[in-house]
Amino acid sequence: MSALLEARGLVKRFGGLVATDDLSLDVTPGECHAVIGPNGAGKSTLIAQLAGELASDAGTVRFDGREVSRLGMAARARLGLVRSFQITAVLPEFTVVENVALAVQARLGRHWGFWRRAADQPALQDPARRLIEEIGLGPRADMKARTLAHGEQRQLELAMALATKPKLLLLDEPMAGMGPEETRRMTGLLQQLKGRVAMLLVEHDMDAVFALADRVTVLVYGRAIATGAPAAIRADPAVVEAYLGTDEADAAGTV
Ligand SMILES: Nc1ncnc2c1ncn2[C@@H]1O[C@H](COP(=O)(O)OP(=O)(O)OP(=O)(O)O)[C@@H](O)[C@H]1O
Repeated sequence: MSALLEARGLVKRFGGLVATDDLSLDVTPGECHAVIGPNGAGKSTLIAQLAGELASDAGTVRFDGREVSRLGMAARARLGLVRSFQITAVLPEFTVVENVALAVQARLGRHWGFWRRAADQPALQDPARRLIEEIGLGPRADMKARTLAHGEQRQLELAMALATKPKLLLLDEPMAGMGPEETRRMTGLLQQLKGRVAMLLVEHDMDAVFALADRVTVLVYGRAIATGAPAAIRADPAVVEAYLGTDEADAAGTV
């Protein structure tokens, strides 16, 4: 199957530090491709380069058959390459449904004056409410976003990203800061989305990664040391040495 996303030879330097180093990676349509690796391996930098948030020092990104390397974040999002999480797009004083309605509005490219009035339009509210139900926030639809628990805020961000009808969602640590129950709920939600939208998932929670990913790429010092099916990655001695085998060291705070 031809790739939806093709990153080739990506490099990002911060002064003398090479955060991503000749990094190449594909995501096929509908695939959940996880990127794992130790702290500082370059995972967030890669996401920012793919989203168009950080300009690359070298390399190209093709998305859905187009070269997008020189496009900014908004232009890539319009093509369906959308980043969720670690963004502060949620408006805390707006309700859940208003926030999602505004994301629907952004997709439709409509400008109906003030945001609040725009968010009241049925053409925006109806798809917003459907998405909120789907994402499991139905009972919270008319509550202000600031009153949501942490995990629910993350669900809202996911609903807002989905409102833009992405082809590929870039997910940077969706489970960060979540307790076990919230993590399970978010994993279940992402499982529901699998196949409908492709995902590039950066996540430290290995249970979530191995439950969700079709393929896993392992980054170490900005380089991809392995890409493969989850079972092959788990069994790869170089990966175990570089990352998966570091639980004890992690617990000791040495990584
Ligand atoms: N804006 C920046 N300026 C300077 N150095 C940066 C910047 N952003 C990232 N770095 C450095 O680049 C390297 C890669 O960082 P990055 O955040 O991409 O790693 P990561 O794999 O996402 O780590 P983590 O798992 O801890 O989130 C790190 O050494 C980091 O300190």
